[in-house]
Amino acid sequence: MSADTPHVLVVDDEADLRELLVITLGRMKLKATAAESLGAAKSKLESERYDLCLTDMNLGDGTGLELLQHISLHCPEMPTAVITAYGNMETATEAMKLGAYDFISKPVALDRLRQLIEDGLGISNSEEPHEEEDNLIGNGPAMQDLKSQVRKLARSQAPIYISGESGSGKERIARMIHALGPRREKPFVAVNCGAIPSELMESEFFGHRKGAFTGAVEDRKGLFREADGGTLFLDEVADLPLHMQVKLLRAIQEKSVRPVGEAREFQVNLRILCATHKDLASEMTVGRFRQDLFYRLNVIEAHVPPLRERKEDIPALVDHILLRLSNAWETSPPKISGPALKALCNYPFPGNVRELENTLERAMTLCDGMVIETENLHLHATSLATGTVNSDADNSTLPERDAAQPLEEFLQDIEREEILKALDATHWNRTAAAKKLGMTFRSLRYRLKKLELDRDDGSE
Ligand SMILES: Nc1ncnc2c1ncn2[C@@H]1O[C@H](COP(=O)(O)OP(=O)(O)OP(=O)(O)O)[C@@H](O)[C@H]1O
Repeated sequence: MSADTPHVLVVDDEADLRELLVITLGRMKLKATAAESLGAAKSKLESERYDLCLTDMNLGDGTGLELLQHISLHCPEMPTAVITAYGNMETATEAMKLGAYDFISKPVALDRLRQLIEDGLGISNSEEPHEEEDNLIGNGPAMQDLKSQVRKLARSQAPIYISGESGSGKERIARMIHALGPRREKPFVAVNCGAIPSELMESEFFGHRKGAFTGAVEDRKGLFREADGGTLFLDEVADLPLHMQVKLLRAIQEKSVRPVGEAREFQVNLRILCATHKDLASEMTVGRFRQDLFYRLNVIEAHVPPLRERKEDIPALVDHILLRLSNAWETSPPKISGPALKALCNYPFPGNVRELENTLERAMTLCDGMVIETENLHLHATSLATGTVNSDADNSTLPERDAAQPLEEFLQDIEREEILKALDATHWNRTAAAKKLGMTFRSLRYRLKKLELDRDDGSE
């Protein structure tokens, strides 16, 4: 073995399993050293540098969790995976919170073990910024913290729940976690759970066989299998209906899916990231989100702060967006006047970075081509048009809820009214209305159906 052969530390108090692990690692042409207890592992870590550690939970004189704590203090750059008792998700979750990049349950399946080791050794441990991060604009303290968290999360296989307001950059963060991690060469598949009609969900997620139902004219793989080996990003996960939450939980637990109309199950190996602008914990409290799925998805939370809490990033974002737009329009980027930039920095941006993008796109159309002035920004009008009104002053415009009316119904009334306003303003052009509401066409169509507003007049 050469000097750069990766060196793996195996920690287990069971001699048989220890031996099996050492043999498997040797077959993978890796150097393996075994320790039979927590104390032995600590002293080995003191005297030698390892590229990876694989530890059992029971170590005789301590636990794998204690070893993880020790590692996070003394050698945080070493990827560590844990071996857990079959079905013990609680320990696996705890271990990932303490920094384990992944877990494997007993009885140890050798294929899965090899994959786990390969994933671990493929992890880049550098704390150095990566060029992918150039895609995440902003260098203020909040963004720097987030980037450093993302670098750490990228190494782990733990499911991550990305919270943050609409348009704040949750999907961008999910893409970065994928791009910096060991699965970066494999697909990143993003799905907006709120935009899929309920009756098509199962086949969208798990696929179907040709002829499984009317309209199933050919086999379909489904999103889980499309993302196999890579990452599946479930956006607006709070919008999943309860029956689908059960199926999703099962697929995640079993790591396998069964397409509609198919007798076989297919194994899948993917990392799940999810996001929603809603408060997932309170969705769970009111019974709209399953507790077991919540704990399965929300092993670690990454929060994207709203733009108004990181105003220092606005100038860099403005330059970046203007450059991107002018490249797309094949023009040279306009300048922005001092007062206009100041107005942007003082504006609360209820629609976050997406609203900033829309504001600048409109301003570029309205300005003289050379300089964007404050009046080209239409800041107040933008805030009204997005419908995402969060500032205290604006809250007073909300209608009062009748104490007897359920919250859900009340919110639907508001949703209905906003959608109708946008449809009226666009003469029922649903593409334009969706744009005005900051949602996709599919999402609007889905909501129209839900609110029974769809006029089947054949338009579009
Ligand atoms: N830090 C950033 N640097 C550059 N562009 C950004 C950044 N954050 C967000 N954006 C851009 O802003 C827009 C909205 O971001 P994104 O779709 O990631 O938000 P989101 O929080 O997932 O939104 P939603 O809740 O509506 O799904 C995208 O066009 C994205 O490219």
